[in-house]
Amino acid sequence: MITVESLTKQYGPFTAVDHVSFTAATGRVTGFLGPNGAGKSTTMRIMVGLTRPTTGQVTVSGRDYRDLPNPGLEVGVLLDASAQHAGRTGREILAIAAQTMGLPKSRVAETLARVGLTEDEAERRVRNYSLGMRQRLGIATALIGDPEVLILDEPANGLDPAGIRWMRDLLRGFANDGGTVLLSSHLLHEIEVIADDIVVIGQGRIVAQGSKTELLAAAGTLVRTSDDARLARALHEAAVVTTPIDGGLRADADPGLVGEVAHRADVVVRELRAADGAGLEEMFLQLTAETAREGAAA
Ligand SMILES: Nc1ncnc2c1ncn2[C@@H]1O[C@H](COP(=O)(O)OP(=O)(O)OP(=O)(O)O)[C@@H](O)[C@H]1O
Repeated sequence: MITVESLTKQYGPFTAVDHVSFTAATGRVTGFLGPNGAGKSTTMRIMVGLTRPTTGQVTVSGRDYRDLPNPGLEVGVLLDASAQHAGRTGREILAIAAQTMGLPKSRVAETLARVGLTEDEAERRVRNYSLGMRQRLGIATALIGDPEVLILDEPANGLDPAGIRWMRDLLRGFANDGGTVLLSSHLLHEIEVIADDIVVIGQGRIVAQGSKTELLAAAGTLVRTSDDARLARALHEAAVVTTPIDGGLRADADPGLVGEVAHRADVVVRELRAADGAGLEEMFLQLTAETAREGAAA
């Protein structure tokens, strides 16, 4: 379990992380979602003792990361997959990690197999690795100490669709075995397919958090009808907020209520469904609009 309590980081007058509090629970995959520059990496660097917070604190399994005697055995960390020594082979990098943590050499081959790097790939120098191979090696370094907690910054970066599915299965298995996973991304879809819980950050502040199911339910209902304007009026009278979307409406209510109101208003329903991903994406863009560069430019 990871507990973040009122974490704040200031760089001079600029507040990169602003009173951030959340928990990444045991047995669950928590997605840390936010646009570029929102403060995800800064929060994660503070978690693993690389950056000092201005105020607030983080505990991993109840302790400060810097107090862990052999941190790699308790927390697997991947912050920047491109930061690995380019002149070493994948196998050498894992062998050094194993040695530093006091692990048997056999762990290297086991971990290579676990992340799907072949013997041949393990002998190549990292400078010749593809981005996806670097990510796998980074995840291998995080996993080699068999930790209970994983902290991964943009781990899906550079993975192809099969790689993303592989990572999802790996992290799901890790959480199902009682592990804690915190992973960041600026891509909503990645988080949506992998995470159980989602924490959304924008401009250094937490703007939403909860289980994926709760957040998706809050995303409302998509409806397309014979007369959207009429349905929008009827929903408004029923105190339901609607937003026009491409060829229909998004309503802040569950599909059952929207269907009933449409029936009473005599409009023909052509499509009615939980907004799910589309709703979450809209919510994400709204919640983080102030921080998005595109939003600022507009
Ligand atoms: N050492 C530093 N000095 C000054 N400002 C910094 C420093 N490190 C980070 N920042 C600023 O803090 C803010 C948050 O950066 P951070 O890297 O945490 O964002 P992020 O959410 O990880 O973004 P991305 O998705 O682009 O990686 C940014 O505005 C960044 O410029």
